Amino acid sequence: MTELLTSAQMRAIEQAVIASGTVTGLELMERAGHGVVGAVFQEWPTLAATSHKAVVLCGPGNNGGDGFVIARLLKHQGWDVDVFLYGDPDKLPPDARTNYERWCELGKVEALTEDVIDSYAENNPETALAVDAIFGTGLTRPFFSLARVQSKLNSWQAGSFHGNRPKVVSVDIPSGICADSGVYLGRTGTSLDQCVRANLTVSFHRMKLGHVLAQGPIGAQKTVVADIGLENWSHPHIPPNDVVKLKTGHHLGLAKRADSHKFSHGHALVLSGPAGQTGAARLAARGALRIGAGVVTVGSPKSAMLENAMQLTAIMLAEVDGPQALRRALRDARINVLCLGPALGLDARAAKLVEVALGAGRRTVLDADALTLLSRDAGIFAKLHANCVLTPHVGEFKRLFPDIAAKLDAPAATGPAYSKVDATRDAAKRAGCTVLFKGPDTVIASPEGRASINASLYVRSAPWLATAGAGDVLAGFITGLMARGFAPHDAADTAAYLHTECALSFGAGLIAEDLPDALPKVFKTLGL
Ligand SMILES: NC(=O)C1=CN([C@@H]2O[C@H](COP(=O)(O)OP(=O)(O)OC[C@H]3O[C@@H](n4cnc5c(N)ncnc54)[C@H](O)[C@@H]3O)[C@@H](O)[C@H]2O)[C@@H](O)CC1
Ligand SMILES: [K+]
Repeated sequence: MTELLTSAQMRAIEQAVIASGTVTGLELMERAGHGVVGAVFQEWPTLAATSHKAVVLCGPGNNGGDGFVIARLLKHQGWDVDVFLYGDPDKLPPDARTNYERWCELGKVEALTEDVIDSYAENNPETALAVDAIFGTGLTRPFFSLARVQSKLNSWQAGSFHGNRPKVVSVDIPSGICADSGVYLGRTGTSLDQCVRANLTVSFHRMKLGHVLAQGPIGAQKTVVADIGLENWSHPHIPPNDVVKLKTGHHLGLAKRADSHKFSHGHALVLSGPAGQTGAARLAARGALRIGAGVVTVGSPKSAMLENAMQLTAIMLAEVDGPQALRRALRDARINVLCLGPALGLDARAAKLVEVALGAGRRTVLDADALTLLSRDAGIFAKLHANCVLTPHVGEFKRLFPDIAAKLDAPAATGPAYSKVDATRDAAKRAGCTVLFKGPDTVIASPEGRASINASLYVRSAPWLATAGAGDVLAGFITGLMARGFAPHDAADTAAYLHTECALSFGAGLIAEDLPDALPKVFKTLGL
């Protein structure tokens, strides 16, 4: 796990450190500038080898201040550096102003206007590096007045001017992206042309939420984090649940004890749909078994018994034809987790099964059809309890929480914009259980406000996961981990992490069946 901060949390950390007297804001800015230059040279060693030409675009706040430091450092290394400022130098905050003045001893500063990049790119084809230091975590509103600057910077990076393609490095976060939500302020949809798209983004101390949510990763392309010496000051006065965690492969708690037996790892019951609709439940069941549940049973309607029996071996099969049969099956107290949804059906029988399952109060994963049934019947929705996990994709989320989804989709006029983390937290609070909101930026939230993210982004980008049945396997992974004793939130975020790892391990050509079978290799990589 690592932490993802909001702008307010980052500011609180910086202010606490500065107030402690151990470091000044100016020193932090200097470290930030060094961090960016170091990251640039590490990313592109040829830029470190000899001096080149750079253009630094500075904004009106401390992000711009970082830009002036970067300009100075490059100049000291012999680079030819041009600097532009958006805003009034007299209104720069004190540390940025100091670095502006230091730069002015070395070179000039021109005004950054709409047309600047156009003519600059035409006249300076040899520019190797463009530094985007216009806005960072302080962006609070859209800046349409710079829209052309952004789009020209992108065309230049794409080679539109004499084929020259400078590397673009964004300081902290690509200008225009809200650091708390990853949303391009003032814009909706996929109109990203007018927003800075970097080759490299260098953030400080920790990634911000905006680096992994919504359009943030598209703008950032690759995010690295520079250490600016705040390590021992993680989050003073910030309640732990307010800090969103990014799931990593550390401390997953997946090892099994040598003295355990199969029932130490729980018994999961996965309910199957009717004949002709049984594959999804079997995918979930296989996921649950592979991830380590001791026993997994598929509960099948009578009509589908033969169909299921022909395709199950290690997974057990029991006839669970309807709600009465489910009640009977649940007399077995060893069944500690239920999974309902994958191709369960949307008829009255399926609705009744969901109702009975929820009434049992056991750990329960509700996916796919079960989510649709929940969205149709407020009475069933009201039966959700703290041991449940809901796993909606965006369409299911819209059906379950239409008002929350509308708020998330609305164009953001001011920052911090309402984020997917906010939406998932609100949904979890309303449902009274853990919600896993799928996507490349999968957000997991629980009613008490705890939130984590599994990012299938950057080097963990897993486009082959968008395949039929992958969601059923994820539901099975969560089910299996809950059978093993993982609490709902831990089961959901660990399962999401492993799901991505399985896709990455298998690679191109992945289909849902491959996901559970990729687990042994992934476990081995994790040292199990
Ligand atoms: N505070 C510190 O000690 C440090 C800050 N650092 C840098 O400082 C950045 C944050 O600085 P700031 O809080 O000054 O924020 P920014 O530099 O992101 O700039 C925000 C400034 O622009 C204004 N603004 C916001 N939206 C605007 C818009 N659409 N049009 C015009 N003006 C707009 C704001 O009122 C504010 O003055 C970080 O991203 C990071 O790059 C780093 O130097 C590390 C240390
Ligand atoms: K920036």
